[in-house]
Amino acid sequence: MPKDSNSDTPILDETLARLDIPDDARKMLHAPQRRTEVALRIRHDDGTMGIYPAWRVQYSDVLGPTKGGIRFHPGVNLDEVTELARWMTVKCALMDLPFGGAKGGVQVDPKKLSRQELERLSRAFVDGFGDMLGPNRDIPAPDVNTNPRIMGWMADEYAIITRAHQPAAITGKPLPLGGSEGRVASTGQGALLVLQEWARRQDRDPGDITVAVQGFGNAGAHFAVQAHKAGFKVVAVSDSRGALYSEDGLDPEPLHREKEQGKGLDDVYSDTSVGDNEDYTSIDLDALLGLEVDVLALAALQDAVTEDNVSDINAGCILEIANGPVSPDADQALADRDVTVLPDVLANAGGVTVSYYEWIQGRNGERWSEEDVEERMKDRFERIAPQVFDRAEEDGTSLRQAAYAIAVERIAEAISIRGDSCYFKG
Ligand SMILES: NC(=O)C1=CN([C@@H]2O[C@H](COP(=O)(O)OP(=O)(O)OC[C@H]3O[C@@H](n4cnc5c(N)ncnc54)[C@H](O)[C@@H]3O)[C@@H](O)[C@H]2O)C=CC1
Ligand SMILES: O=C(O)CCC(=O)C(=O)O
Repeated sequence: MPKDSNSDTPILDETLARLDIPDDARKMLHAPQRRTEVALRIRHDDGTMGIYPAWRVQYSDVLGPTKGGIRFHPGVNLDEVTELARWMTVKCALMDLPFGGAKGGVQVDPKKLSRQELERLSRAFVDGFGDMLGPNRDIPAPDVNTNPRIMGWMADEYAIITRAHQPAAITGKPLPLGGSEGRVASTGQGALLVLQEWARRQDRDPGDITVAVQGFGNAGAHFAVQAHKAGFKVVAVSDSRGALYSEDGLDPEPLHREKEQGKGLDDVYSDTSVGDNEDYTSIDLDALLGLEVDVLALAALQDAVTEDNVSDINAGCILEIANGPVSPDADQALADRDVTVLPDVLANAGGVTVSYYEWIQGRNGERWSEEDVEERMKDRFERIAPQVFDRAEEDGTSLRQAAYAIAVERIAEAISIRGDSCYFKG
């Protein structure tokens, strides 16, 4: 877990130094613009009061209104949210989206709350941070343990407190409340587009590429299903409770359906696990990380691979679907062993990209078809991903360094053009 938001930034420091970025931009990129904490109070079903610490960090609005998901997790804290908000800033800049970066977190184990308590908590988040939010200010979305249903409650609460229907205020909503086609699968879809670009440049056929997926949740399961459909050989998947392996490759679709079955109309989370299926060999969670595969897709949480277990990794390529799944030390160790890392700020940017499309639809009262969303997303990834690969080749750097270089240059240019308007005005 990130420890200190201002010192744990080796990749940012390295990029700023290597590119000789002007001092204003250097300072602004190290200083989160606004970090707000609110104690969310809700009434539990048994009449007791629950108080849950919550944060929203708006890291930088240089490129536009701030954008980023909200995480419900017992371990989340201000430093983690700050780090995640910084990564959103880099991600939105890299993807050429008109957004700055933000992130939110509530310290809670949501699976211990009833559906009604969860709804109260989701609405309390919007009540607590309402003054900072808005379609032109800061636009939340889902992250770990939050989903379309929760975004629906939040969007509804925002409409209540502002007395205006504002579908562009929150993205990742259910379709009937102004959500976008394609948003649920978008993070996995974007990761697949990045993997396909890597495979194309390696001149390798997907059928010859084995993939293991850690984290069979929203992002990871959609990635696994789509990667299988695109011809990649998915040999293993895991969630927090179990891991499944099949040397000949497995079909993630029935597993995904099985997981989703636990999600009845009134339930918010699935109760089933990939480990419940008996058709495949069950392996340890850690064993999945050490499999001899071509691609290890990390789609759970940050710091899945650290200096403690990096020597166990036997994959030739790591696809970072989660945010920060490889620690900086491990990143260096992997580079030393010529393991390619497809970095998070590119590989998981499909979610925020389709959130951007949802935001446009919400502002304009439009509804785009699934094909339209997919086409636009494909165009954007086919523009940005090659820029990252080419830049890495030109500069002789890692793909992460190349992605940061492109993003930081965009932000620095905007800071320099804005001049004194970058000074804080409240
Ligand atoms: N949902 C989205 O649109 C986006 C998500 N991300 C990132 O992707 C990652 C996953 O997010 P979601 O899929 O939304 O969350 P999720 O909560 O739907 O899925 C996370 C999955 O990881 C599993 N998991 C947790 N610890 C594990 C472990 N030690 N081993 C194996 N599996 C484990 C959980 O059981 C769950 O299935 C996070 O880092 C998130 O920030 C990034 C961009 C967008
Ligand atoms: O969809 C969004 O706006 C943000 C998604 C997110 O939190 C992320 O990319 O980490």
